[in-house]
Amino acid sequence: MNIALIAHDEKKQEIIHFAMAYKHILKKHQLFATGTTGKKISEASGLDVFRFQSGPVGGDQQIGAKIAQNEMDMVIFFRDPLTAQPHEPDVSALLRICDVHRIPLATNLASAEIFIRGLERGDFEWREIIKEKLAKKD
Ligand SMILES: O=C(CO)COP(=O)(O)O
Repeated sequence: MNIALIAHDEKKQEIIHFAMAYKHILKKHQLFATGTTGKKISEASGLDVFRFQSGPVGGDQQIGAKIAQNEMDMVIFFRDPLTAQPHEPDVSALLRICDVHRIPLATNLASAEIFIRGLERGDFEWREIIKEKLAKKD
């Protein structure tokens, strides 16, 4: 599964701890992230993470494009709801495109924990079926 990991600055420590705690599960998947989040996660955990641009300069949009192309299976985005973001339109667009394509989206630690356990149990395997179906349509 292709999984996007993103965190606003105030949530970076939280996503690092999350990635380290669930490294044994995450390492079985292809990980993607916005620039700074990806750098910090891979430095702290040793996980292999493909890094897009930093969020404020286009990383959120790059991840959104992967979703539009049906190439992202899950988004874990630890948002900071208490700080204004200069790229708020990009953040909203990313959340919206997840809903458009019914991509599982966790926006805080509590829901991300449920996602990761579901991932381990195979609860998201339906994504593979959908991907195959859409690939055949093309
Ligand atoms: O701003 C972000 C998401 O909106 C995250 O970007 P960085 O991971 O580059 O800090």
